Amino acid sequence: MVDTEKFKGIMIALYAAYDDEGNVDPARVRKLARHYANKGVKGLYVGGSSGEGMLQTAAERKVVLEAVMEEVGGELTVIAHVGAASTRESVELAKHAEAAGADAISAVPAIYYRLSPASVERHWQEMIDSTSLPFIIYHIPQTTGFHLSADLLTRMAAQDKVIGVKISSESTYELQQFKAIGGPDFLVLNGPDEQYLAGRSIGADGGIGGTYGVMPELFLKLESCYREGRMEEAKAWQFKINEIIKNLLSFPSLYGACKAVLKLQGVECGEPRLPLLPVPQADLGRIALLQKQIHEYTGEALASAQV
Ligand SMILES: CC(=O)N[C@H](C=O)[C@@H](O)[C@H](O)[C@H](O)CO
Ligand SMILES: CC(=O)C(=O)O
Repeated sequence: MVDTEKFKGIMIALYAAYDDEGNVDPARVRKLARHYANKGVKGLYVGGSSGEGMLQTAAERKVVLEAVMEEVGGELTVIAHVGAASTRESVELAKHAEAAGADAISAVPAIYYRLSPASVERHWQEMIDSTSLPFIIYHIPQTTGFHLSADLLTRMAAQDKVIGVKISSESTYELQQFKAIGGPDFLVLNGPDEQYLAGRSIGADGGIGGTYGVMPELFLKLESCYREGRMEEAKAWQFKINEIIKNLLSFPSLYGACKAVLKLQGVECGEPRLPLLPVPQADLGRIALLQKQIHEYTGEALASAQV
């Protein structure tokens, strides 16, 4: 049995870090990973949507994961997203993740092709069989077009190595059903950051999110309020978080906005890779205002933690 405790809590979906020419920059990756380790988060999800894994070559993805492991391996839980268009490349990345020392692998079902459940099952199975690492399914139907059925989840969850699912669909009912299928020891990790508290309340063990990275303190605060049963306070933090998310989503790309905010927080990780758009010059004033708001809320969260 895999000990799943280390996967429960706030897991940051790590942004890609590039140099000023747009090349993967291991020094910046390490700095970003360190930034989060110092904030006390549980772990990092590397090479997923936020990590732009699908926009990078396999060689680049390996460099990123190695940099993360060198910096925070053994200190934070590291989940390597190894999903790629072909099973062959996914397996190559899975084996690399094991050699690099990652705590688990994870993969989306499909990239580009509309796949049948049998196809996806085979795809995931090849990755699972290629290493001894635990596997976390990544269910994100709005980008992959693949809807994980109760039937397929039941078969997957029956395997010891399949320890959980990250669910990014917006249905909290589906989240609860996934938990019911997997059972109490099966991890369910919340995807939509806007409803972290709802996901948590209905059965999620924690979450992996793309906006946690610009406001980790707020998610840590929300999580601790939830754990301590202070639901009204937790709700108030979720609402503050949602003001920020709504604002982040008003820019040409979420990741461009997140990286521009992070830069103002002192962590440079370049612009996202096209076709993900950077923040236009004309919008930088709005980014500064957004960072000011995050800074204020973070200050409140930290102050109340000391009481
Ligand atoms: C669809 C999508 O990318 N979902 C992400 C992870 O699951 C979330 O972290 C969102 O980025 C976030 O909730 C903002 O909408
Ligand atoms: C958002 C998320 O979890 C990801 O970057 O894959």
